[in-house]
Formats: sequence, C-alpha cells, structure tokens
Amino acid sequence: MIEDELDPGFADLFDPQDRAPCELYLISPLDVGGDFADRLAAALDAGPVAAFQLRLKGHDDHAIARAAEPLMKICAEREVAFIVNDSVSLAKRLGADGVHLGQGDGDPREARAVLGPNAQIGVTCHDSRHLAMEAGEAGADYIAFGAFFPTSTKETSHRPEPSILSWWSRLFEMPCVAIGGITPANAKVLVDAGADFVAVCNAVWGHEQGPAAAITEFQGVLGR
Ligand SMILES: Cc1ncc(COP(=O)(O)OP(=O)(O)O)c(N)n1
Ligand SMILES: Cc1nc(C(=O)O)sc1CCOP(=O)(O)O
Ligand SMILES: [Mg+2]
Repeated sequence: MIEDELDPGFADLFDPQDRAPCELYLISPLDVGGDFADRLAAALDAGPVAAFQLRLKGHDDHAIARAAEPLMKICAEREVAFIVNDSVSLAKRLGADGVHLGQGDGDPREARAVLGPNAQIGVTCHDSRHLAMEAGEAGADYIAFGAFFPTSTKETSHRPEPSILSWWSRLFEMPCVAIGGITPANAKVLVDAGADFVAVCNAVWGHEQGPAAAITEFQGVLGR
C-alpha cells in the first residue's frame, strides 16, 4: 500500500517545530439552543480561537440556518472562521467561511466550484496518509486526522498515532488538524508532533468550570 511505501526516511523537508503555533478549532455541541450563544462568546473571548465548526445532525437546512445566524455574528465580530459541517450547499447559503467534508460528504473539487477560491475546505482523513494526499490533490485547505483518543462525542473506528502528524508536517505545508478526545491534559503530544490545529468539542463545552476555563487551559499547552 502506498502509505507503507512512504514511511519515515522518505523525506524530511520541514521541521514540525518550525511551524506556526498550534491553534484551537472548536466543534459545536449537537445542541446549540438555550444559552449556547453566550457560552460561545465567553469561549471566544477567553483566548485565541482560529475556527468554529457548526456540527448539527438530524435537522433540516432551514433549522440549521436559523441556529447559525447569531453564532455566525459572534464569530465574525471576533474574526473567528465559521465552518459548516457536512453541507456545501448550506455553507454557500450562509456565506460561511468554509465547509468540513467527511469521506462521504462530497468531493472537495465540487465544493471549491461552489464556494470559490477563498473558502476554507477541510477533509476528514481518519488515519490514512493516502486519503490525506488525495485530499491535498483535490484542493483541500486542511486535512484532519483522528480520532487520536477515545471520545464520547462520536462513534469512531480509526485511531492514528501522533507520528502521522509529524509525517504530514515534514512533507507538506498544508495545515493538519488533530481531532478526537483531545483535552488540555493530552494535547501536548499532538502539538509536539506537528498538529497545526487541535479540534475540540467536549473538553470545551463539557468543562466543569465552563468553556472559558477550558480555553485558558488549552492556551497553556499549545505553544511549541
Ligand atoms: C475538524 C474536523 N475533523 C473531522 C471531522 C469529522 O467529519 P466526518 O468524518 O464527516 O464526521 P461528522 O463530523 O460529520 O460526524 C469534523 N467534523 N471536523
Ligand atoms: C467530530 C469528530 N470527528 C472525529 C474523527 O475522528 O474524525 S472525532 C470527533 C469528535 C470530536 O469531539 P471531542 O473533542 O469531544 O472528542
Ligand atoms: Mg461529516
């Protein structure tokens, strides 16, 4: 398999330690009702966050669009990229900054044709170097590997090693995102391996002292 043929030793073009500091990429909970808008604002005001992904499941586009409106405003006011999960057409309708595509969510080339050159298009690549290179060739702006740790947010069936981040970041400039069960206590190994972003849901929204406290804790471990 091509993944095995391209193992360490093939090339060592970039040092992961020379990359820009790792940044936070927040994933929404499945329920963004109630006081979620205030919680999002508190999280974004607690420290730098690069992106927020609206990840709602089982709702029609109209309902998601209604939920998105105040959250997009909060992100725009703070210059945080607003990424829509799964749906290119919804990202287009909302004027979002980008879309995140799983392996079954559509082709990045088609997403680019619809969303234009400035859209941020991310692609899930599980634990696969092959999928990551395919996504790069298809014009993705970032690729995501995961799930690095057990997570209760989603059923997962892939468990990459942190070394996949080192492999990617030595060979390619395109950013890589690490996702899955990431907390302030376990993130450092992914940062040191070369993750450009850590994508986090439960460790932020489920933090017992609230999302702002979680953001502050993450800031302490994101430096290289
Ligand atoms: C940043 C990021 N990485 C991976 C995923 C997972 O996407 P997908 O495989 O399409 O699964 P769902 O999130 O749609 O359940 C993601 N959303 N974001
Ligand atoms: C949405 C998602 N995708 C994953 C993948 O492996 O592709 S893991 C995951 C859940 C991320 O949430 P938490 O930070 O709570 O584990
Ligand atoms: Mg998806």
